[in-house]
Amino acid sequence: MPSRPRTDSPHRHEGPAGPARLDRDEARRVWGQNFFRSAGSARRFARQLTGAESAGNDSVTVEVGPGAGRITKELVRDGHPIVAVEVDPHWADRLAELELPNLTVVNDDFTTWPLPDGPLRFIGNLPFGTGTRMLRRCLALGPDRCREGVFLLQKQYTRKRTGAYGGNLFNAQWEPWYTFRRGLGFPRQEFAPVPGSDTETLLVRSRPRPLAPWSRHAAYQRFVEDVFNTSRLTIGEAARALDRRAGPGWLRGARVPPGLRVKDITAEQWADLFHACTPPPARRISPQRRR
Ligand SMILES: C[S@@+](CC[C@H](N)C(=O)[O-])C[C@H]1O[C@@H](n2cnc3c(N)ncnc32)[C@H](O)[C@@H]1O
Repeated sequence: MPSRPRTDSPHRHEGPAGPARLDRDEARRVWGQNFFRSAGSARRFARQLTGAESAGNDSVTVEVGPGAGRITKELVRDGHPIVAVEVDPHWADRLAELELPNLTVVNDDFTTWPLPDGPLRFIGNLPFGTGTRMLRRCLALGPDRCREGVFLLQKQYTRKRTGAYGGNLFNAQWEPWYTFRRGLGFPRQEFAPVPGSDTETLLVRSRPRPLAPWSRHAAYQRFVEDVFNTSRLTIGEAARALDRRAGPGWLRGARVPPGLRVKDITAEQWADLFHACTPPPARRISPQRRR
């Protein structure tokens, strides 16, 4: 990782979603540019990222959408290498010109930019429009690579991700590998221009002991989706809808009461249901051992 700051433009995309130059008003709208007004608030936000030691010393920190660099300036203070990925060439250039130590500025779209190898920590005041897509991209790396995420998002969205309205498909699909907690909130007046809603930090951590193997995450997520897609209130009804004969059997195997509402199933119960419903593929016995 070069220590000199630079603007790196490995890709140029067509259209407004890529790092084309837009006029300032359009850029603010298209790329959700609501910047922290004060260094103090940016500092409080940045300090929610834990020390490198708990995320693994070998991890690289990626800042998503640094804009004018208020958060970036706080992050470079701990001397850890930072890669800041900014879609807007105007702000990527301005940030590179500051020549901050240990900073690499990349002018690219975070949703398609090829991520560095190895374990990563993510931080960003995410644009409202594409924040969910960015979050998914980080989670999809798996818990060995995505060690931590500190994301500023719309307050309602963070509340949803942290269980304020009960369980939901998104959380059930990711919670075997990650925990989601609420961090600091920042009212809309803390940003310029003022956005339409208040914000709150979503703190994501990879679980040191996942509830299911990451190698089976696709099957796990399909299973959870199938249950939600039945649109039944309780797991017992959902199980019967999915498989009339096997349903009650796997509920008993997972020791989950049939009357439990799907939205009240805990991360641990989802994992037990999955393991009871879809046991790992049987190990092949070689012809020699069969004899
Ligand atoms: C809410 S602003 C935050 C700016 C700055 N970090 C702050 O807090 O003051 C979101 C930033 O993400 C950038 N951005 C939007 N879409 C992006 C994308 N797809 N890839 C990388 N950066 C993006 C915007 O240009 C903007 O700088």
